[in-house]
Amino acid sequence: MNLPAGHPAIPSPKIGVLLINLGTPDAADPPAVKRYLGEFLSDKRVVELPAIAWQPILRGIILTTRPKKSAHAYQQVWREDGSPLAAITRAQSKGLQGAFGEGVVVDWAMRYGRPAIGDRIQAMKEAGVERILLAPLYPQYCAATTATANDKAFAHLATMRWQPAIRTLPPYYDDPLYIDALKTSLEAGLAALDFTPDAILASFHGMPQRTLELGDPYHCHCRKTARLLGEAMQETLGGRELIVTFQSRFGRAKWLEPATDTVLEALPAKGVRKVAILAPGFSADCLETLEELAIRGRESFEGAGGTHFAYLPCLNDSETGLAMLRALLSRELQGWVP
Ligand SMILES: C=CC1=C(C)c2cc3[nH]c(cc4nc(cc5[nH]c(cc1n2)c(C)c5CCC(=O)O)C(CCC(=O)O)=C4C)c(C)c3C=C
Ligand SMILES: [Fe+2]
Ligand SMILES: [Fe+2]
Repeated sequence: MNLPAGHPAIPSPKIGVLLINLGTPDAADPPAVKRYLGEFLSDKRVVELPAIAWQPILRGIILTTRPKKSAHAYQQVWREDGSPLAAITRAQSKGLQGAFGEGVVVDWAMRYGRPAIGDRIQAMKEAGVERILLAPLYPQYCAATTATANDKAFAHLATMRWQPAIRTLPPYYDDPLYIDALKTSLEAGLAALDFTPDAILASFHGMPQRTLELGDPYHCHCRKTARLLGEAMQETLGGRELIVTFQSRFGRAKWLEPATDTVLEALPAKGVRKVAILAPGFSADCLETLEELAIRGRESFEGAGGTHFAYLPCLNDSETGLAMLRALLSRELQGWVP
């Protein structure tokens, strides 16, 4: 194309898929964790309290005490290539590169910390991307996760003169593609164990009970995922229950129950001494699964008399996980991609 002198370059139009997850510190040390928690816990979608009441508590108490404790927890799970959440999301993005045909670029971003959503949208635009599928990788919708990721993307779009067109990945908590992937992964995980669990726990990240009362569908989405997975796994379960629990309680308010740690501590007394636990609400392993479940969960269970404990990994960038993402995302790209 011949452009008049001084006209900005016009690259050939491309499509972008932006995988988004929650965010994680840049390093497993207290200053990096403090920066991350400061951004995360200042999000009004996450802590729904008036800033005038919350910010003094956050700055005066939480950010002076929690970073040291959390940094220690991050150190237990940190990998050579960084935070597990970031490393796995990066691997998912790499694993999907080229999966949707020529002209479709795949990238990843974090809601808090780096790579920032706005920066990645801007980079896509500069590379000639005119249509973006935003993919917050949360199977169950929650305003504190899905909505805030999309909000952040739209806040960046608000600064752009020439915006790309946007689609967002809907929650997929009841999608047969997701339930099948969980089933395949759970069956393989169970088959590889050297014991037969008496019970299987599905632990979802919790949220305040009040959020449910205000109309957030997250709790119902978690329950439905577990019901569908239980139905799909009927044969393997053979009468054993798939127990649903909620983890990672934060703050003093009442959170969704039953709490994962309370259940793990109570099971041995009920005759359940062998458990396997999975975290179907996390698309990538992270602090909350690798430290809270696989390390501290095991300690709680064994401390209460449990004899066998297994944590089964998330879908991550496994073949099963990537095949599911490829299928879910291809569906959302219909009409954009031939
Ligand atoms: C998967 C869904 C998630 C929901 C729902 C969720 C809600 C939620 N979380 C907090 C507070 C914290 N969460 C933290 C870590 C964390 N949370 C999720 C996912 C969900 N959170 C992930 C994937 C992670 C791991 C990040 C990582 O770096 O690996 C933390 C930070 C860690 C710590 O200091 O313990 C806090 C704090 C609230 C208040 C909330 C509900 C509204
Ligand atoms: Fe969280
Ligand atoms: Fe519900």
